[in-house]
Amino acid sequence: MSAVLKSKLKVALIQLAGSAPDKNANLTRAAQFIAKAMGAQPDTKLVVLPECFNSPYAVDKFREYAEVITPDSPSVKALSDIARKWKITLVGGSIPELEPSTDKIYNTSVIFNEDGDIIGTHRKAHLFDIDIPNGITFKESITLSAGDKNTLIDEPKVGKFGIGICYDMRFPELAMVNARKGAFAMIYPSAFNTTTGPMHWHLLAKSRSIDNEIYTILCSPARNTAASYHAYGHSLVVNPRGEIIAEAGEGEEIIYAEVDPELINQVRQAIPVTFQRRFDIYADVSKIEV
Ligand SMILES: O=C(O)CCC(=O)C(=O)O
Repeated sequence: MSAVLKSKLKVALIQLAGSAPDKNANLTRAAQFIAKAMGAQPDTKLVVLPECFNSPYAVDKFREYAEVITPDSPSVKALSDIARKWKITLVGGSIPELEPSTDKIYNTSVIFNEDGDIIGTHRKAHLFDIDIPNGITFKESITLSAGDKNTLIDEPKVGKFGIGICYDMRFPELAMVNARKGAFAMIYPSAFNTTTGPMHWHLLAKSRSIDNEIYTILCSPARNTAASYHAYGHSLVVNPRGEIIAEAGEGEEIIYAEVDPELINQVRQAIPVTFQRRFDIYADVSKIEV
């Protein structure tokens, strides 16, 4: 099984300020930052935004900011225009989504091709419900519902990549399934916090890379200490060998990296765990139809 990525790929991660209340201003800011990224690295083909990049990350705000995902909804239209303008594949971070048929709210990533068409959506599958004494308590499930699928995007210009959102990265199965189906990377729009970020952010990204010999791409909001939720920042790209090849600080920043399919092959040849699986003693979860 080889990862489906034909040539080297330039990526940019946009670590925008988190949790600002003005949705339109956040969308404008995303457009400005992506313009800046394209000016700095014009051959960028893949751009990633953070989790909840245009709304506060707060359970009591998700419904207020939620949109039905249609080509005309404000965030979808703005992101589609950006992707078309710059001819990029755009992982549009995530936004609160309203599903009108059930009145449920999801934390959803919408992914666009270079024509601005939606090529996939991922609803956060594992909700962030945790309680760390003297650390952080958060319960997304108070207002959010969980998505019910794994998401593998197959974009001919870019290749195959998997999408998860933040807490999803703690569940290695999504990455495992997508890697075995040919993904060259897992991309997680994320918003870790100042308690679990220092504990696990880098370790999780490296683990997903090493387990699967793929790239792992995490895009966080910048830290905003005026907001109720303090994002960790540190947007990150980890290569298939488990090395950090790009990392942001805590403030607003764009980071750039180059993804190289040859490195995936080299790492898999050198440490061939990808081909040494023992599916006679445990299941190949990528073969399970759901
Ligand atoms: O897993 C964690 O520690 C943080 C997860 C998170 O912040 C999220 O899912 O939004």
